Amino acid sequence: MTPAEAEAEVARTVKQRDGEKFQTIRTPDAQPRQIRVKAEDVNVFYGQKQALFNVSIDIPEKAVTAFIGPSGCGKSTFLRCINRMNDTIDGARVDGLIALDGEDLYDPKLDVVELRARIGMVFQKPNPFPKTIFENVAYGPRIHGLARSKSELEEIVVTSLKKASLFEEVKDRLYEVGTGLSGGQQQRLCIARAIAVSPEVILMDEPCSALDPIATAKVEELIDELRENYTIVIVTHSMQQAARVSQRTAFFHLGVLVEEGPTDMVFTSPKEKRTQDYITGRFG
Ligand SMILES: Nc1ncnc2c1ncn2[C@@H]1O[C@H](COP(=O)(O)OP(=O)(O)OP(=O)(O)O)[C@@H](O)[C@H]1O
Repeated sequence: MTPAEAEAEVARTVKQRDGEKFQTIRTPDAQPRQIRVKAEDVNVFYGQKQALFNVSIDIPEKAVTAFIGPSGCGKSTFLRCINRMNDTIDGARVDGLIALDGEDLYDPKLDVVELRARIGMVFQKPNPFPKTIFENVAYGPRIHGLARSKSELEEIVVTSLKKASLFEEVKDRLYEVGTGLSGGQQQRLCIARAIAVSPEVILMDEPCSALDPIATAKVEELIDELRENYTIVIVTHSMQQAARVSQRTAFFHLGVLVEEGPTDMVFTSPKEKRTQDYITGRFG
């Protein structure tokens, strides 16, 4: 790839659609994608300690953005900023701007419960509720009033399980407890639970770290399918996983976003020496 092509790859353009201006960003398949999440100069503090320093990034829709970097560099902290999960941590303070489609997510008037439905999260360790498989998926749509009848609710549950590639495996035991499933199935159940409330963005914090290689492959396959419809951000310790599932990669080090861009470029021709050193295994 020539430097000019590389530049084009990361070019941001402003386009006009339905009379509205929107920004796009390029992914390695050369398709411009609309930017959904925008962060500008985000700083995060835990008490006196600063964990993130002036992080700015654009996150596009219909693509997977991977956050990579050594342990403690702030990947999860930044992920949690995107759906205000840091609000739940005593002493955590976030400043700077984070917006979804131009809407400030830290606006005090914003309903945080609603925000967490729009920006769903899947955690490192599968954490289904100690309820039936059906209830795990039905819970969110029910509390958010997304179904007007029992049959509508059933439809949401079935569709979500199908989208999470789990339905065929559980269709005969929807009323058994979710915690009885295998780890990989539990993680796909948690993904179905996130999907059930029709999120716009799905955040995943090392979603495969507790899974064996076969379950990991299934979840990665699912992430690849989901990106057709969602904006996905994944924190991963595995550079191989970032390379397999993401279209854009952001490398964090010591609380700083060192570099971000199309995944193939970050891995094959990083701009920063620190990125190069990390991806070639010189530290981490
Ligand atoms: N709840 C918390 N209270 C205080 N400090 C925290 C808290 N969570 C994270 N930190 C600190 O913030 C920094 C960034 O941590 P974070 O968990 O975001 O990093 P990470 O890159 O996701 O690490 P890992 O890959 O090990 O999960 C670290 O120094 C960590 O000790």
